[in-house]
Amino acid sequence: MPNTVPPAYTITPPNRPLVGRVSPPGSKSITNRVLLLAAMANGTSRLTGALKSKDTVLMARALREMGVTVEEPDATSFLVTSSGHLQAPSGPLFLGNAGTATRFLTAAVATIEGTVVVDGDEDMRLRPIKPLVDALNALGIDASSPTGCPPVTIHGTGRFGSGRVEIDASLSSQYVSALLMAAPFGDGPIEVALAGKDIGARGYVDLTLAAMRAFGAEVEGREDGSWLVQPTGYKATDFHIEPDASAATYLWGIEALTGGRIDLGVPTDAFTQPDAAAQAVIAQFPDMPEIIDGSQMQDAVPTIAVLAAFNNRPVRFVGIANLRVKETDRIRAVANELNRIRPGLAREEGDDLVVNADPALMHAASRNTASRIETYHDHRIAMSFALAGLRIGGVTILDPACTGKTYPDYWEMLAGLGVELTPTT
Ligand SMILES: O=C(O)C1=C[C@@H](OP(=O)(O)O)[C@@H](O)[C@H](O)C1
Ligand SMILES: C=C(OP(=O)(O)O)C(=O)O
Repeated sequence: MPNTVPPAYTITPPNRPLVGRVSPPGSKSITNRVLLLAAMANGTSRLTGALKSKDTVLMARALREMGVTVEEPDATSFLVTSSGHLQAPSGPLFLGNAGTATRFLTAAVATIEGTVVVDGDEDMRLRPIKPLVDALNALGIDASSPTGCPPVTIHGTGRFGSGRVEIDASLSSQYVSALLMAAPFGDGPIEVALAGKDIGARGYVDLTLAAMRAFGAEVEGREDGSWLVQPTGYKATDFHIEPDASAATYLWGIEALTGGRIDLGVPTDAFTQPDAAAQAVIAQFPDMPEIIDGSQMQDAVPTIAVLAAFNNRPVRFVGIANLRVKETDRIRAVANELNRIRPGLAREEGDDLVVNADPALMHAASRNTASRIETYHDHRIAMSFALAGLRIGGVTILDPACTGKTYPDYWEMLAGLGVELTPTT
């Protein structure tokens, strides 16, 4: 393996079951939640099992820019020391294409007395944030995003408002998590309610509640589906972060496609993240169901969609409209790239993705047609299409470095299992 990631990797199908022990990296979702909560707690919090990747490095850097001390005693720990209040940074916060960091901080910086600009890269600047800005406005906070996407300018007064606020979370559950995590800084109790019923994967809100409670917040889910948060602030604490369930889906995919066995070092039922539900679907490969509802395991959909290309029957993915506003339009990206592997393999139907299974692809290792997979700056497109290369000859993944968003060691992991990766241009 070269030290720097090349412009592309061509994958040689291993033609044998892949077996080994692989610990997935720490959860991105939980790492970015507890980094923020520790930064809003007075004292020192030790976070272990953490993910160190582009998304969490951007979060940690933004917190440092707001006066928080974030030390890194080892490769999987953060030591966060804070006064309990974020301070105004001297310039805009740049958060790349980290949805969690961008959304969570947009609400959190409203607790600062001063002006903060929350911004991201060109892809993040296409990802909607208006529903969150509208909810902040409803709490009396002066926030604006002229395009409805980042950058967002927040003129904080140090007060987070109080009372009931409704939020449209149909595009992203992260808006709800963002409001909830800032709400302990309210002038009084804050009730967060959904405008409408739709919310992406609800399990991410449960992750938020669990993390908030660990840092001393009082938050209760109410019968009408809203959440009530008391104005307690946070208390510093030590927190162990579980492995990333979305990262685990690639390992389950490797097992399914190669008939192998990978010891993740953690039982599936120990995960609290929504994507762990993908394991039960992947376990049915090559007889995965004809209709798969991806709404509660959204980040696992690209993984399962690539597996579906090898399934014994076609698969329609429903409940995935949100995938159009992730790092890229994942419905389009997956359809495009499956069709690059074999024309007619997938199609979009409205916001559904239909994958026309072709079990013969399980025997395409000696194929020498080149499939150069575009990855659209999207780690999950790169990681899921690499799975196709385990069975099909000629698969080349462009811009493999994009996995650094959540899984910097992805290619080392594959090589460690014995997969031959040839650096190409
Ligand atoms: O809260 C979280 O940690 C996440 C929520 C999901 O996003 P949306 O809520 O935008 O669907 C998920 O896709 C993302 O990777 C992480
Ligand atoms: C959608 C994702 O990330 P985020 O929204 O946190 O940028 C993801 O990791 O698949």
